[in-house]
Amino acid sequence: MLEVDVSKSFNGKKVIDRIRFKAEEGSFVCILGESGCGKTTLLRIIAGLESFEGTIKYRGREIDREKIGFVFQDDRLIPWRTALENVTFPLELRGIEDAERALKALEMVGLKGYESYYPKHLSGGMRQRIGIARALVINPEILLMDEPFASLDELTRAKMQMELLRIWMENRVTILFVTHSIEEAVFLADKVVVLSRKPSRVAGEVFIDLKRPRNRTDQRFNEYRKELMRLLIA
Ligand SMILES: Nc1ncnc2c1ncn2[C@@H]1O[C@H](COP(=O)(O)OP(=O)(O)OP(=O)(O)O)[C@@H](O)[C@H]1O
Repeated sequence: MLEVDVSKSFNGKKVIDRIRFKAEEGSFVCILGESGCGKTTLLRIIAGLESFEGTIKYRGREIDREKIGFVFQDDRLIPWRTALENVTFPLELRGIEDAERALKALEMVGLKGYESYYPKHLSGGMRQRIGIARALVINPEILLMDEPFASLDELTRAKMQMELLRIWMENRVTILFVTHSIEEAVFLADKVVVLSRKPSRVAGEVFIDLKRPRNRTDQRFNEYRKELMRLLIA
């Protein structure tokens, strides 16, 4: 279990006013909130990139930041490194030389054959796949994803959502996925944690009890959509 209970101020101004939630191991949790409510800050806190007040526990103990993968909104790939070299980068930082592992990660995200391509020669969706491979190559226990598909066109986005579910089912890593899209949250999540406006706290939690793959035109899908909308604008 991942247990989060954090607060955060910037220059004396409260941005996060005690966000508290739990994520079951291996579950897919979406963090839903409007723009500027502190979603990125929350992920940065969990990743150990930001100071905070409170506690974050994984399996009852302080979380090991080495076991966390991060996928950014903009892909943040290193332009002068090939796809493969981008994925080996976090291994190099840990003193591990294992191109085979990086190749496997690229294969898992469907990029076999693109190892030697540079980011500028790949589409937005492919670059995000590299970002996911780079996060997964360290075998993280927790994968933090900050609106990773926000800049993709609708069709690519839908495809990437399906791909991500496949990857998650194969790896069973715990995912915290930040989004401001209600539809994305209902499509992906086991549980949606809805954040209030700034200073943000948890406005509510909704478990999505729908079989996957989910049908966006299904009546129950729509009911979840309405429920989340109600919580968001409350
Ligand atoms: N380093 C910083 N210094 C001061 N204020 C900051 C800093 N980082 C974030 N903030 C403020 O904290 C608030 C939350 O920002 P954050 O980026 O976490 O929101 P968000 O929900 O991720 O937004 P978006 O959906 O637009 O990405 C914003 O008002 C932002 O201006």
